Amino acid sequence: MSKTFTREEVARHAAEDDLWIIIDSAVYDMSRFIDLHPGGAFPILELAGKDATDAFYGLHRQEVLIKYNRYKIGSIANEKPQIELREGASISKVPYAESSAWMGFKSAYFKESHFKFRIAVREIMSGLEADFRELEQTDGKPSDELMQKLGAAGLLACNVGPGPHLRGVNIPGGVTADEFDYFHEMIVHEEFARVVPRGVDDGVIGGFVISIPTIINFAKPQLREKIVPEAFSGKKRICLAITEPYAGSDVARIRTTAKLSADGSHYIVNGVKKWITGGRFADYFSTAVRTDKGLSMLLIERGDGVETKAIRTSYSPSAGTAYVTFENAKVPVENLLGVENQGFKVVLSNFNHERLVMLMGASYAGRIAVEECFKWANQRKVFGKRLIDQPVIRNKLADMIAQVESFHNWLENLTFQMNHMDYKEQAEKLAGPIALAKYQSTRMLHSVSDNACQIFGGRAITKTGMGRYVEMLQRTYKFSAILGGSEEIMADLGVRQALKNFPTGARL
Ligand code: HEM
Repeated sequence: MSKTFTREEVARHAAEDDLWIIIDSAVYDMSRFIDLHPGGAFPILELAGKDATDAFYGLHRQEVLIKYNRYKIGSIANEKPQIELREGASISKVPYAESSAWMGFKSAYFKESHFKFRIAVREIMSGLEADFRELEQTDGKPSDELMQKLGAAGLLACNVGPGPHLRGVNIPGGVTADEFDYFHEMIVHEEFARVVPRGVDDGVIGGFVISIPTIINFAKPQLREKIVPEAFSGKKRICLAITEPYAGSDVARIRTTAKLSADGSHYIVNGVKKWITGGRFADYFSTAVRTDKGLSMLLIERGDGVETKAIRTSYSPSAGTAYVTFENAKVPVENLLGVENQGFKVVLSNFNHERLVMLMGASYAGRIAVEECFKWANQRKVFGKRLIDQPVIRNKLADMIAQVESFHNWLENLTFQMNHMDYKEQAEKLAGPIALAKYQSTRMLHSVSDNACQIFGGRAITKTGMGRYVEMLQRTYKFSAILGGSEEIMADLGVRQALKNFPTGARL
């Protein structure tokens, strides 16, 4: 049993070389830590022998206490902690921190298997949180070990929607391939967003999610049977190489060429690609090229004639964003994806899913900001009151909650449509609404991030400590407003799609 002390006993340890403090009824001996304390000795000296709970929580996240638990020497007799130390995998009790089905509200969409699934995924992801965070600090290449852990847990395969590709996959929570639907996939992306910094997420799964469907749906069986298991197990990495320095979102202007060799056995590829997510780490590039009569897609393996260079972005080195050059790269004709000169079909085929994935991550990114701000506003005291006691802060929080909840409810509806439409109907009916939702997702994040920054003040631009999530969000959300179709193109596409069905006779 841990030792107990009275408050009077603690008060007697108030010297620099014998310094105890109380945080939420636990007693810490700071004597050896005071010179190491990142905040300096002064703030702790002021509280020597006293209760430092409010001061501590005004400046630190609770994970600091967990990390430095070794300085805890006991607790105050007959007192119980008032602050819940949240376990990594638990469901948050903070209002709006989870989607409504997890906050005790009725749901038309989520069933038992989704609840089991979330808990299982959250447990796996929480166990890897420290690895993901470390990646953000380094040059960002996810280790083979980390990728293979995700693969073994079934989490890579679960990132690309329901379908026959899930047969034989060990899906978390005992969910079967037949049960798995787009709401399970939503949960995966939410749980990634919860613990994986945005840039790291792109380096780990971003390139994979947008490229592996081109193999699943368009590779010849022999190629598919080799590449898909390698990618699902995390042994090999794959990315999508479409954008070029001069082409941007305008896929029709791609200049990378693929010329068939005289013996017809391979293509010779020449050209450059820019902003290729995960390209720096990739073994395979699902690549858009110009063939003699149009656009084609080729799977190109890293090797002679393929070079990648890091592009320094403001949002994160760990996204593996690359400039890729192909110089007389030899690609076997068997690596053609789909039909020659009909590559547009391959490129377009995954747009709805790719954008849906971005919406799922964005929705949850906004939700985490709500949780961070709610907690911070509750524990931070300024001008003698909590931040939350200021009407202006409550107003900002209200704006954030309303934006996140309304967006998420639209997303649940779209996800439901995905579950109940075949591919053809999805393509016909959902391209417009998903494009508009993508536009809205980053407008929502723009506003949520702006409010969160104002609530967190200077901490919103500090990479460590209290505001680290809000700092990461404001540094990264803009990326989602550009990638996968810029806001402007998405908004325009949404309205043009709607116009196609505009009744000719409609008048005011
Ligand atoms: C168990 C006791 C404590 C531990 C383990 C601890 C540890 C830490 C750590 C790790 C940081 C750096 C956090 C960051 O990255 O921003 C920090 C910062 C700081 N700490 Fe502590 N601390 C403790 C108690 C206290 C107390 C009682 C005070 C008194 C007010 C205090 C005042 C500060 C200040 C002023 C900073 C700088 C915060 C900032 O830059 O915003 N600490 N502390």
